[in-house]
Amino acid sequence: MTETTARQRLIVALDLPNAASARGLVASLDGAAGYYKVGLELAMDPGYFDLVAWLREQGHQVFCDLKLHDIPATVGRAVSRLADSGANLLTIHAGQQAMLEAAAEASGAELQVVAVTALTSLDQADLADLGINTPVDELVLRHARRARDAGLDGVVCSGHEVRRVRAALGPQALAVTPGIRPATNAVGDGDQKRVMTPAAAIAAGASHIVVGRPIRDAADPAAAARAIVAEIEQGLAERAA
Ligand SMILES: O=c1ccn([C@@H]2O[C@H](COP(=O)(O)O)[C@@H](O)[C@H]2O)c(=O)[nH]1
Repeated sequence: MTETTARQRLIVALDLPNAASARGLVASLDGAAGYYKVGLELAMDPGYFDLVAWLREQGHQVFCDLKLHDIPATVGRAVSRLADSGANLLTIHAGQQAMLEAAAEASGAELQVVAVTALTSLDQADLADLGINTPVDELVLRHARRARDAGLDGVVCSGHEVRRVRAALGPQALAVTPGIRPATNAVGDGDQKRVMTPAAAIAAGASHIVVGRPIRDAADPAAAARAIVAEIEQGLAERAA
């Protein structure tokens, strides 16, 4: 099996208003990253699927963070269409089991699908507000097991739950971890509640980390991305020790 490098474990969130600015950020990163997330904001641009194709042509991997959530038949059909786009990874919400199974069945051989367990913008008080009184780490673990049982490729969770998720799902599962703040900027940006540094999340077992604003808003995005890759290397070394 080929080893996933530190650079391949960094997914840069292209949270920008249109495909043209997304291409600009990719160019400014100058090869410092090779895996890009195109999410809901970019999906409002008519050039979304051209952007996915362009990123693939450039040799990058593409994560369509569309967080699908609907009845099983609708999600299954949407996943099937998305699988034709060339994207590597897609999110769905950890909705009903039949929906997770429909997504797994429709994904085909190339597209991997992961379930969002509990958004990293939620803390226990937010969950209580939604009528959910299960401790957040137990909720995440429950959804991780449901995703595994449905045949999905893994989950999205925060760094705080990733060790337990990894233990439950085994070494091959994807554990994609947003809410990442570099060691020099480890506080949340208001909306992120369950945050962690790149090194700590990787050491705990994240397969990939997702980083948006700390790179997008940096004075030198390429230098910020390279510093995060160095933190990932540090996390991998801690994991191996
Ligand atoms: O639980 C989740 C799921 C997805 N995201 C997405 O990740 C990035 C994080 O961006 P930052 O600027 O690094 O906070 C963003 O695109 C979210 O939509 C998440 O944060 N949490």
